[in-house]
Amino acid sequence: MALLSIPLLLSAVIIATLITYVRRLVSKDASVPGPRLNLLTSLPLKYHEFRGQRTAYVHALHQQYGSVVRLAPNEVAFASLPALKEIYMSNGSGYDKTEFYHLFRQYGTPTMFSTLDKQTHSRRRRILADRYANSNVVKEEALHGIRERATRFTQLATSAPGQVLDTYIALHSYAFDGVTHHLFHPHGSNALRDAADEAIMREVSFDNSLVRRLLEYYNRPLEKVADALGLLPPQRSIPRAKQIVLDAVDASLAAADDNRMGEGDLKIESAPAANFTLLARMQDPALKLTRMQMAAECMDHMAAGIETTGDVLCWLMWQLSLPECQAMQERLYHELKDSSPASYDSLPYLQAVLKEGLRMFPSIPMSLPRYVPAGGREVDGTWLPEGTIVSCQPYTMHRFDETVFPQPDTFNPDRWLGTTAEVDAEMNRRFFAFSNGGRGCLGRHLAMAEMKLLLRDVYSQFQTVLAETKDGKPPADMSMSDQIISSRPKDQSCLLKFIPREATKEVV
Ligand code: HEM
Repeated sequence: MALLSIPLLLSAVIIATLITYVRRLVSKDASVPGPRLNLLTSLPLKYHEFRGQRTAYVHALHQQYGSVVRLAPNEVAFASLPALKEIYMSNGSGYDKTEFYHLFRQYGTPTMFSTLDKQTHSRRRRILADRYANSNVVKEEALHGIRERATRFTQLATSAPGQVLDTYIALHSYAFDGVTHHLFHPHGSNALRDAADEAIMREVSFDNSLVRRLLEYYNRPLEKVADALGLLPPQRSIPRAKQIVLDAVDASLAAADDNRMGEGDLKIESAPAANFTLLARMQDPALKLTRMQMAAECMDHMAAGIETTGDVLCWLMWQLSLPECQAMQERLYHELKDSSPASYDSLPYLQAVLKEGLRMFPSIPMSLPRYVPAGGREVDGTWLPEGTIVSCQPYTMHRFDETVFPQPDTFNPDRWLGTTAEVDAEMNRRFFAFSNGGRGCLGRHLAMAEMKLLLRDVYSQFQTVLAETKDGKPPADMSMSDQIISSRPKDQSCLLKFIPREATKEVV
């Protein structure tokens, strides 16, 4: 009986699979361009994701098939302006996020970033947005902390042996210190000077859980089996990072209670978070946020602020350090050397260099997945049923239309200068490094301020070049290694030599 039922079962599975395939082949959206196999299975996409090469795979498909391409039976990618507007900006914040974002819950608690539906998300965003408005970011107390950290970075470069600095590490420490300053000063980190705080940054940045987390998303039971068989790298474990956030929240909550009872003292460890910080905003009793909600939100923004800012700066400084970009450094130096720290936001060449860095090396280069809403939608002329996962990826948006971005793989800050207003507008509309619409990057003003202040301090005082290695090999592999949503330089190391400007005449 049992033997009879096995062939029966197998036949039933085969027939059901065939029916599914035939349905897909005759479905209304079957004509979306792309490899035929992708209409039947998501395996090719997953293969590239698990190897950390999703961005490059999707980009290659766009180059082969055009601005709309089938990634999987239920997933389609776009590389056009009308699609970007529809998916991310229609009705303010575009289509809803997919369950992929549940991977970003912190302490098991949902955050603004990991919230899927628009209503819940926009309530939280309305509360937090003013802390990231440019008017708050440029407040003296807020900016002072960032400037101080930029100075620490250049001091580190000056004191490094042979003035060769692992810029990847130092920039991630800078980003960590900068973002925690904005989240909960005076309880922010000091990773540029303190090895214990640097270890926290390393815990977050050297995470190696891509495969495990992808399995968790796609197939929880399989993850459990693979785990039991010892086939997976260790769980993502960031205990010290979690602790620094909880400590800050607890210290600030306790200080607020003491103040209410008239028992406040002036010690830093028991001071409330400064007014300009995110934590101070969340502590408003009217908002009724719990301790864990505050911690989860801070943890999320901390993670968002370390990798992104650190990686963009690292790629950009690497690029500028190449021999062919030395003339750009020279131009930057001449713009910066006589500028005041206050003018960091109004320097045209600095702006162009940074924008070009973000165009070529967006630290979140890959698809930002969203669901087609109920009833289905036509996206840039392609009709898709509800529940289809759609996306654009910054890496491709910044390269695909070569009439707007000629020679897209060439680093050329000048493309942002001296063009016509029309070309400028076309480039800006496609600029997607911070995403767009109501779910776009909340921290972009903070990130821009951090990056400009750092670049200003470095390139007004130093020339940077690639550090020489003993065997004459390139000092680091800077190719993209995709993680869950961000990408990082493969080697997670970037050795640059910092030559003080007064010494450059002898060295160059
Ligand atoms: C170069 C630096 C940065 C880049 C390229 C960047 C990029 C992005 C992108 C592309 C998104 C949208 C992601 C998606 O929809 O899946 C995003 C969202 C977000 N970013 Fe950034 N980011 C940067 C720095 C920061 C910093 C410094 C912070 C804050 C401390 C921050 C906080 C956030 C938050 C809270 C969201 C979620 C917004 C929401 O869901 O409404 N980011 N960022």
